[in-house]
Amino acid sequence: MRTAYSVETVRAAERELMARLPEGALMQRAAAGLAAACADVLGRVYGSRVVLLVGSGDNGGDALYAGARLARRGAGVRAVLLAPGRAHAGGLAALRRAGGSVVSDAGGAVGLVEQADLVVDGIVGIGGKGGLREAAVPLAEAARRGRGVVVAVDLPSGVDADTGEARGTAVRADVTVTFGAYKPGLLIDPGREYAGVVRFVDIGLGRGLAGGTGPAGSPRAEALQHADVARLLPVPGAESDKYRRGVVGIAAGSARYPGAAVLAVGGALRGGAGAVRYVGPAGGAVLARYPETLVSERGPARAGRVQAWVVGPGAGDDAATVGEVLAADVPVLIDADGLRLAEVGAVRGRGLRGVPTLMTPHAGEAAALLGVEREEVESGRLAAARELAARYEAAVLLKGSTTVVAEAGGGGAVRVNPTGTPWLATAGSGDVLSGLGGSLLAAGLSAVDAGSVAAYLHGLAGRFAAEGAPVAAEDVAGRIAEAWRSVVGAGV
Ligand SMILES: NC(=O)C1=CN([C@@H]2O[C@H](COP(=O)(O)OP(=O)(O)OC[C@H]3O[C@@H](n4cnc5c(N)ncnc54)[C@H](O)[C@@H]3O)[C@@H](O)[C@H]2O)[C@@H](O)CC1
Ligand SMILES: Nc1ncnc2c1ncn2[C@@H]1O[C@H](COP(=O)(O)OP(=O)(O)O)[C@@H](O)[C@H]1O
Ligand SMILES: [K+]
Repeated sequence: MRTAYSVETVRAAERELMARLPEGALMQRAAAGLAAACADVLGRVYGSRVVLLVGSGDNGGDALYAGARLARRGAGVRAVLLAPGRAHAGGLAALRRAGGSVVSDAGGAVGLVEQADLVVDGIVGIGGKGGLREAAVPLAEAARRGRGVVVAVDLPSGVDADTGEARGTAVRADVTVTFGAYKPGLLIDPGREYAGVVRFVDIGLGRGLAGGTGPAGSPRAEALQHADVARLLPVPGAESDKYRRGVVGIAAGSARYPGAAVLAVGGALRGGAGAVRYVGPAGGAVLARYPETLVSERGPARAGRVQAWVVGPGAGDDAATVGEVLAADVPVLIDADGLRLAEVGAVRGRGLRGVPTLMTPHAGEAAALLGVEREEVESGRLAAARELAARYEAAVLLKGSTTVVAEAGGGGAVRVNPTGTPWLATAGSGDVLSGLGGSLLAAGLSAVDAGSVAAYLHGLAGRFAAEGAPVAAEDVAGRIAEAWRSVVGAGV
């Protein structure tokens, strides 16, 4: 599991550690890790041209000390000071001693940045507020157009460490070298995209973070990795039969949108449940594509036992079916039209009785439920998911460029999905995801685990299906088994 901590928590852990170490020791650890990463991306340090973008804080200090290390190894290092009177004094002296030079006219440094082999972004780190200041914007743009590699110190300047928001221009890094702990902004778009490849440097904060108490001390965000997903995937044992593996009910589709039912069933069949039961008006279309489906003509309440329901994809205005499903005492995944038709009280009541519900809106649906503009959800995905999870007392999976999953009530760490591709933004791929998630719920995963594992597999399947070209939702469903195999690491 990759865990990310808030700025407040990281600062507290740093304070605790600094109190026990000689002055400056922590920055030296950071600078050593940063210089090593820079040397790796340069390949050959001797004779290379390195430009440091240096702000007024400790982030700039890290860059200066790392620059000094590179200069001692023969690089030509020039530091562009964005706030000349306030740059880190010790770092500046170290750079000069090592033979590096200083450029105080930031405005005149654009050409230097464009020509550098390596640009080190030490403008701001976790102390950054708002977007990049005006003076830094032309330099960030030059770094982006330039020929060199861009390495961001701790996080790309201009990205909000806690949310991943980028107001205005932000530095676009090829590599980000982050210290002590991941920050949520490195896992969530757009920050994740600005960060490039993230390299973690351990500066010894572990104890401070683990020892933290209360919400400030616990991780704010976490991202599953292959091994975590492999542990969560349901695997049938010798004693299993189709009912013990779990039956998932799909109440989806309408005369107008039969395809949503087919796609949701397609996702569900690949998700680990032993059987898929379908109720709704698209039974013919479902059977034509998936003859293994158990199709019922009756409503959800009389269709036979299931261990979880999926309701909503392509459901049109069928509020009665949504109400019937929500009355069931098994886990329910609510998607698409179902989100609009589900009464807050009915969903909350389930949560308060301890019956899991997982809601899977995209940003537009989440905005409608919250009564805000879509942009507000897009720019604050963590907060929006938490808010919905609190209002509905249900787990919430918010789809989009970074899919996030908040637990019922909205507390705890939000799961951030690390897989996926923008090619998944294709009609019907959300229906596949809902079927897959429902199947995992029926197989016994908790709402948060089912949602985050479904998003993980769906994202991988999307990448396998796309390989750089457009995909249809059916293609994504067809590659789920391959995604599953790649996670468990065996071809069996
Ligand atoms: N505290 C520690 O123990 C360690 C901190 N480290 C580094 O220190 C960084 C944090 O340092 P600071 O607390 O000094 O903060 P930063 O260096 O991130 O930024 C603070 C400075 O930037 C200015 N600033 C704020 N927003 C700005 C903006 N939008 N544009 C331009 N300037 C802006 C502020 O006026 C302030 O002077 C971390 O990100 C990390 O790189 C590392 O050396 C590891 C150890
Ligand atoms: N820019 C993007 N990058 C990655 N994944 C995306 C992006 N946009 C959408 N997706 C994913 O594509 C799927 C689309 O689902 P949804 O919006 O419900 O569409 P539909 O209702 O047509 O099925 C979701 O899994 C979502 O996370
Ligand atoms: K930075």
